[in-house]
Amino acid sequence: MSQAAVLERIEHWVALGWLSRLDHAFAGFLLDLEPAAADGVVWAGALVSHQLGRGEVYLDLEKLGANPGLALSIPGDDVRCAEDEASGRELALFNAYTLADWLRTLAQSSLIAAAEGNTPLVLHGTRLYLRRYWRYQQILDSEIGLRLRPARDSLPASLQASLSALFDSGPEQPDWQKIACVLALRARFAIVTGGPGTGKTTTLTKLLSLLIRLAADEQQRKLAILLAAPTGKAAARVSESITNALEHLALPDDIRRQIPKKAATLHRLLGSRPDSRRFQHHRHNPLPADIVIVDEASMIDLEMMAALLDALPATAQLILLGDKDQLASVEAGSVMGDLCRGAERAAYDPAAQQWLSRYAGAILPGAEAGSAINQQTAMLRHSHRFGARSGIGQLARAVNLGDADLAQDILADKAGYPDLQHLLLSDAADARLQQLITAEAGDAPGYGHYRRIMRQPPPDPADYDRWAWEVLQAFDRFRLLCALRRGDWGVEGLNQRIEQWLFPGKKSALWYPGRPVMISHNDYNLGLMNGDIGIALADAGGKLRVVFPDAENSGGNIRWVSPMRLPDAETAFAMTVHKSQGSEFQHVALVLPETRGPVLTRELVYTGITRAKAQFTLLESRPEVFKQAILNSIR
Ligand SMILES: Nc1ncnc2c1ncn2[C@@H]1O[C@H](COP(=O)(O)OP(=O)(O)OP(=O)(O)O)[C@@H](O)[C@H]1O
Repeated sequence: MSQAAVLERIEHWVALGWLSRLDHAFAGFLLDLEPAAADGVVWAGALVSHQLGRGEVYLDLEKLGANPGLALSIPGDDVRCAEDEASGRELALFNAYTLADWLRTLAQSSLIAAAEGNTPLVLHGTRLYLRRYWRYQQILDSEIGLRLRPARDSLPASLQASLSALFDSGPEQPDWQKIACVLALRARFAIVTGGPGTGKTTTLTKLLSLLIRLAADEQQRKLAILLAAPTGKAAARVSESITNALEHLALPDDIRRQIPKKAATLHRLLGSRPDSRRFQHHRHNPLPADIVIVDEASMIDLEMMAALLDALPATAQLILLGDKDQLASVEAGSVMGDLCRGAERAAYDPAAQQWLSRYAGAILPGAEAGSAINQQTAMLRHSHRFGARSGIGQLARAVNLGDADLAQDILADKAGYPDLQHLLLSDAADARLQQLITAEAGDAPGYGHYRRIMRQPPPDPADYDRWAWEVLQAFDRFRLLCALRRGDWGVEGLNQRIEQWLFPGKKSALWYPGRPVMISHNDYNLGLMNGDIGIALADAGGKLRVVFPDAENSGGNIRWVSPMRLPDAETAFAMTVHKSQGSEFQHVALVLPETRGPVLTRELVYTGITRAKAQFTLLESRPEVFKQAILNSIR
């Protein structure tokens, strides 16, 4: 094919909605660099770019050779290529390429190298990367790899006594929280994964007390410990959880004082710079830390994880906490999911088993040894928040197991689980939806609750900050989560309807008192981050402003920002499940679309359900969609 013909065919795929403009532009860029590039090279470039857009860090040539439609998720999960003749014919373009053909074609191009260099693409085995992402992966592999080596071969007797004091032999056997601590004392990298309420923060607090003691005993020094989370909301939550956990723990004052109570966002920790991808901290200006802890690690994409590892001093320990079963970040790279692969098997090798038996008293059933990362990973399995009678807990478990029938039975068992509700809606204007959204009181409040509080400003202007904080808190009691952005059952359609239900008199004004908004990109000048939520309120002088909780602050501090400075803010009654990660709400209503599609997955439903603390409502417009979503797993 001529150059023009390749680009034309790629253009056709863009017109079909299979590839993006960016993929096409990247193919054009490769041809500019190497005008004689083989068609396969140009296509491979466009497909690497396409995969990145889908959150995949590389193009897997083996999978591409075996089943292009599946490897590329083209034309989309709901119309499998075999079922669609035209799609099948287009994809047959790749029938000519076996894995060996791909590898041979790519190896001949000057645009592709196997390792160091400055080619735009890197071929590593059967994986084709954009160089930037290949570098991130290198940083990840080397920085984690060096921290996986055991840092010590024994623990002092005094520490063993502290371990026994922290973990009395309770009913949870084996005690995964103790196992997590003991593993993290062995090397400078550790992962603690677990569902909601399994005790990740409690475990972290105990672990920090042990690490602080160890440093005092072994090195007679204090540790510099930094605590972070991917978003402001998640940082505020972890700060709150640590403070709560500390209240339940008997610790000497000097140790308690050294445990950090405040988390920063990762951006702030690394020192983000306006208009730059680079951070102030990197390998030549590392973080001043002995230990860095990141909570809600499932939200970290590959680029951010590489930036964090690059900024970590070689001697520092990294501890990641999170729920491996949650949705990954929308950006490329499901780092936590990948690092935790096999974690449920507790696949410890003989050395790790011996360490665990010696210091955690844990004799684990023999499993075939897993990866080096598995040796430093502990999965907490018992939810202390959701007991056996919690519908939310049972439903989340069934969804996570992929047991769609059980999940449906749990939802249907209304008498058994008062914390669950299931509504099959007739259409987008169903009165039951309006009722749910506008509910003011009860166990399952809707947005009527915050609307009532926002309509009662205090008489004294000095109380306006407190009132604004209460409005923000009240708004956070309920959230409507969607799988999609577009359509009647997507964020955009629902936001419009909810505005009409809650504020029917607002006419067409964009800004009105009570409008909740979400920030859609990081604004370093305002100190607002992508995903931050504020509410428009009339201030004490009667002027409309938008009130935000202070970043990373859970203590009631707020600030007022002019709406003029927020031109891109989006209404936030309904938000995507992706955007809700790192937040929890008293009552969550999850609305599923009418048709299944690639975004509707088990991980999305699980993430939606586990945002609910006390009440969960599933809203469906067609009954099978929930079931199909559970059967559709990303992994
Ligand atoms: N071993 C335990 N025994 C009894 N209660 C526990 C234990 N571990 C944790 N809890 C309690 O369970 C609740 C949740 O614990 P924690 O906040 O540590 O969990 P988490 O996994 O961090 O939760 P989240 O889902 O909010 O991240 C807390 O009330 C805590 O006191």
